[in-house]
Amino acid sequence: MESPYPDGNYDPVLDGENILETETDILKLDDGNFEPVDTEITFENEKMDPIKDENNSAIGEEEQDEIELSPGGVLDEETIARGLSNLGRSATGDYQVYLDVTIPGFSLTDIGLLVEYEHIQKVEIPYNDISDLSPLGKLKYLLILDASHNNIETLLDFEPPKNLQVVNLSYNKIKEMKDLSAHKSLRKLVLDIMTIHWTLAASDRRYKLVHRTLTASSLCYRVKQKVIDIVEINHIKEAKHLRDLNLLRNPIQELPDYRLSILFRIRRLTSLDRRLVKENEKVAAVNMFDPPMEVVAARDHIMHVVYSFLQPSRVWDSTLPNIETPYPMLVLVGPQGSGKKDLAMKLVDEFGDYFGYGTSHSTRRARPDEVAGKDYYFVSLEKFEMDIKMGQFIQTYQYNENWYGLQMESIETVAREGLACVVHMELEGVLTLKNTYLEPRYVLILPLNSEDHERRLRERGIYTEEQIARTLKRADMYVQHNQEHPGFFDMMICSDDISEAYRQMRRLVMDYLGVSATTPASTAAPYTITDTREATEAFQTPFAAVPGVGGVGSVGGAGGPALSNQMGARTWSKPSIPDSLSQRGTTRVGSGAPVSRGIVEEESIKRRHSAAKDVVSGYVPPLYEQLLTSYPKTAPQSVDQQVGLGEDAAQQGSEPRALSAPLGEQQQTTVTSATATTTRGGNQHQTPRGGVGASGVGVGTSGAGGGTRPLSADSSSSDASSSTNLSDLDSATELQQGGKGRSKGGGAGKGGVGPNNNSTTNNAGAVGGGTSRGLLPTEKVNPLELIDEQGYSSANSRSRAAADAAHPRPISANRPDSAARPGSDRHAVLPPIQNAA
Ligand SMILES: Nc1ncnc2c1ncn2[C@@H]1O[C@H](COP(=O)(O)OP(=O)(O)OP(=O)(O)O)[C@@H](O)[C@H]1O
Repeated sequence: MESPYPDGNYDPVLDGENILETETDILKLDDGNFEPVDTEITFENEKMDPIKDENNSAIGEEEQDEIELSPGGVLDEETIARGLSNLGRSATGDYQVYLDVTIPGFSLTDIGLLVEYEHIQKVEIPYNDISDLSPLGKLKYLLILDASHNNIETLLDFEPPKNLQVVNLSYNKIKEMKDLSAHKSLRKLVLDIMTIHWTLAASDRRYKLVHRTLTASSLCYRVKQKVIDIVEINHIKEAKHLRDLNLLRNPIQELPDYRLSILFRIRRLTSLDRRLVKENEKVAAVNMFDPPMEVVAARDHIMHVVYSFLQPSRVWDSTLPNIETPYPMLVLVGPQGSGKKDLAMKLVDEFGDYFGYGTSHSTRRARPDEVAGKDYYFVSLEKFEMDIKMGQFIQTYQYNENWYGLQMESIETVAREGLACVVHMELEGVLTLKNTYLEPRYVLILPLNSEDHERRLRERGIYTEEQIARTLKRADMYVQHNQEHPGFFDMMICSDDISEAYRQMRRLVMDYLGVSATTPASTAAPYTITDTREATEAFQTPFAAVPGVGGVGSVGGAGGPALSNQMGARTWSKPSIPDSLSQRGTTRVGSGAPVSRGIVEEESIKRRHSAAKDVVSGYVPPLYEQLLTSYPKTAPQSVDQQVGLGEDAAQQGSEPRALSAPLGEQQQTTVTSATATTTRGGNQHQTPRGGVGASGVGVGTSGAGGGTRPLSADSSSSDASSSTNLSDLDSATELQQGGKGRSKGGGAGKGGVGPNNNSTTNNAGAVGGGTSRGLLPTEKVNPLELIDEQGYSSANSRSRAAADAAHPRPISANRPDSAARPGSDRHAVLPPIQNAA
């Protein structure tokens, strides 16, 4: 290569673009403000002293010109001596040394001698024939290197000097990019090609890197050449100071989610493809490729809400919460093998009059000892997916390759019996559940000792090593989550002994129910249960002959202090039940002591009587009634409010709280135009169609109505009933396939009367707009589609539907009591069921 500086007088100014800037603090001596020190200058190496160097002083200028410098391309001392400049202190501060060396255009091939000048901080050796830079690895104080216009084939192929910050390797023969992570201080790498004569075949030229510095602290690349695969980005992602990356006109741009992929891999970028990187893009990138649990749960929730919108009207009235009392539900949370399932089963066995087991669905195979329909509803993946699309689930979660999910129907089945529901699940399931209107109590069940936990898992003999390791890791995750989210769980039971764990939970539940073996009104201890037998006896019921109707052993210990949970966030306090109510369900245990029945039991008894009468009279409910199950509005009070007829409650003397009733006046007004009324056995059943503003359920149902077909206000009950699952599935499918539903069904639908009309319209419209492709959990949702108002493309309205679902408007904006109970400020809270009386 012909050097423009044949005489060796390298002039960086002439070198235009290749000027290396010295904008580092470390190079302050270079800034012209250097003041000579008034001390004797000592040179570490005499050769470095141009005055004492006899060779130098002895040789006159003419003579010097005659000397052949660096013969054969091997760098010699004379050449180095001529190239030294910038007198300063060594990095250690001990010596005065020359800090820079500039040796351009000497056809150098061997720069080995440089190792002897270890204090050099800046090396400029452009326009030579150097292919080996390894000696530079010995220059531990090297800050700046210009080795442009040489024969270097491998990028930075030398031991990384710790502080090397700026490198110019333009006009070399570098073929490949490589991992630069070892060069930790590198902040500027110049790899200009410009008019360089690339001798490589085009196919070999995977990278031609051109550099333009945008900011002093950035290392940036402009890649001109073909970068096809995202993995190639891994080569550059380790560059610590990389801030600006330009991959414009690369085929990689065609990859799906290209921009987010890059931003996820190189999170330090401030600019990509000449566009500044925004914060929300970074968040979206993480949410797409490594979403936090909360995001996964939110998506899960969105999906189920959207699919439930597409289904015909269905009022889950047994689980509708009262204003102050959500449907009572207990969720046992914990890692696999913590015993939560056994605890749930045991609880249901013992307190069958209070609790029913909410059976989840699972795609895993049933084990020999498991009963289908009891342990799980074991279903195929196809069925599971179909149920998702039918809007049946309220949450789903994939664990160890299998899918698990809780259907609303499972909870409702228990609720219809007048029972509180017990379920167990992993943490992720809880995160989804927390997005719903249900407000269960969450009990964390944790193994105390990880060795015992591991042993238990192994003893089961059904888990692989990998699964065991994962479960143990997740146990730690539970601990961490508990620590980082105080109040997330209502209670924690930590034990390796299942009997002990059950004992603890039993005590907790008894308090929850307001029932105890004795009623220590004045004692400080919350319970006097000493052994389980004692408590069990207390629960024996005189109504054992009445199927499913349990008696309550003794009066709730209202005088005893409630058992506060370990997190201190909520208490399992006993309720105050009005006096009149307390009288209503009072009965007697064998001993003759007055006891009471809970409201839940009362309702359960009523329903059973009614059902029994129906059976006896041969009454078979019509199809629509089965579909639109609308039982008397029981909405059982939280169990912590149903019993506990202690002194406190008696003293209240207030009216019974609204329990179960047909819709009250206010609600009737709001649902009039969208309500089909059927009568059965003297009970008036309100079967709201197309959206019930008052109940809030209509938000979902009206979405379905709007999207699938118009349900006129005066739809007869039979008309409403003919809206079978299948026909609606067809409609829903249409919607999913292209949003025909909007025109067919009239967009916003007919429902949504009442205060939530707007939200109904929005939701319906969004859903009607079409979920252009399925929203199954296996699919990834690009979160950016959800924020189209931020200026990102949002081609399909699925995102809008999802966004609407993600941020549901309050069901009743004008409800004055929207913050009446915990959680109501976070979730849309359903209005109360009015008292029948
Ligand atoms: N609907 C659900 N959502 C989320 N997780 C669930 C759900 N149903 C069950 N799980 C949890 O999934 C995990 C795997 O369930 P599986 O029944 O296979 O567990 P297991 O091996 O029997 O262990 P365990 O005794 O802890 O239940 C369990 O921790 C279980 O609690």
